[in-house]
Amino acid sequence: MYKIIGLTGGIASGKSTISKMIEQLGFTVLDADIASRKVIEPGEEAYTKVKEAFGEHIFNEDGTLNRAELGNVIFNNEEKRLLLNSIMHPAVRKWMNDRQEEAFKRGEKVVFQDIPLLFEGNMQKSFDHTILVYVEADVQLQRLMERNNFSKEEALARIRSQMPLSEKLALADEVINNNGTEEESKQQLLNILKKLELL
Ligand SMILES: CC(C)(COP(=O)(O)OP(=O)(O)OC[C@H]1O[C@@H](n2cnc3c(N)ncnc32)[C@H](O)[C@@H]1O)[C@@H](O)C(=O)NCCC(=O)NCCS
Ligand SMILES: Nc1ncnc2c1ncn2[C@@H]1O[C@H](COP(=O)(O)OP(=O)(O)OP(=O)(O)O)[C@@H](O)[C@H]1O
Repeated sequence: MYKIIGLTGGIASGKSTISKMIEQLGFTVLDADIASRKVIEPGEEAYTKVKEAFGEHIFNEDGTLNRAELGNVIFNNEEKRLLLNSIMHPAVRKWMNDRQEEAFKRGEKVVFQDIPLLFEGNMQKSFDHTILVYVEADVQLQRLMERNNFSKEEALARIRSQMPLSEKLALADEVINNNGTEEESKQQLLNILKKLELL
């Protein structure tokens, strides 16, 4: 039987950190943030649609997407964020599902999908299990400001565009509390994978 595991969290909660650990154990992890970069390369369908919807100013001179500029627009304007989501998310889902098919055809039995907005998109039914990478709100804010060099306002605008992690706790099948060290989180991950009989 094939298994699909959803890995989720919030911005800067530690999904990529946990994803790397999962990959080191030999599993395939498909990353929705990588997908969202692929589907907006020049020539792709979403590229044309985003250009029509948002205009030339969110693109660099070489034609690539100016991610900081588009981020400034959508994290401060809910209507525009939902418009971008409506263009991007179907393309991201297709990219992820195509890669998942390839993995299963290669003979893999388990695929992880790292999707920040899994619960916002009410996608939990598409997964055999969901794992939430959780951190306290103050840790999330601190790590996001440090990693991206954001002001408090910039970081909060991004955090507030997502469902609070405290609400995601009630929706997840399994939780990794990533407030502590990476080693502590790794131990929790191993326990979950053993419980799910994936190790
Ligand atoms: C706005 C964009 C250009 C900003 O790019 P940037 O390189 O600064 O950020 P990156 O893509 O690495 O995303 C970082 C994090 O921001 C959060 N985030 C991104 N998009 C959204 C969104 N639409 N709503 C809420 N949070 C979001 C996620 O937690 C994500 O992990 C980019 O995030 C984007 O294209 N977003 C729309 C697609 C999307 O929803 N992606 C999220 C996963 S499907
Ligand atoms: N247990 C930990 N202890 C200290 N720092 C951590 C820990 N886990 C992650 N970090 C740091 O916190 C930041 C956010 O982690 P990471 O990039 O893995 O989050 P993410 O959920 O993938 O973020 P995003 O969705 O925004 O890309 C990074 O700078 C990472 O190095």
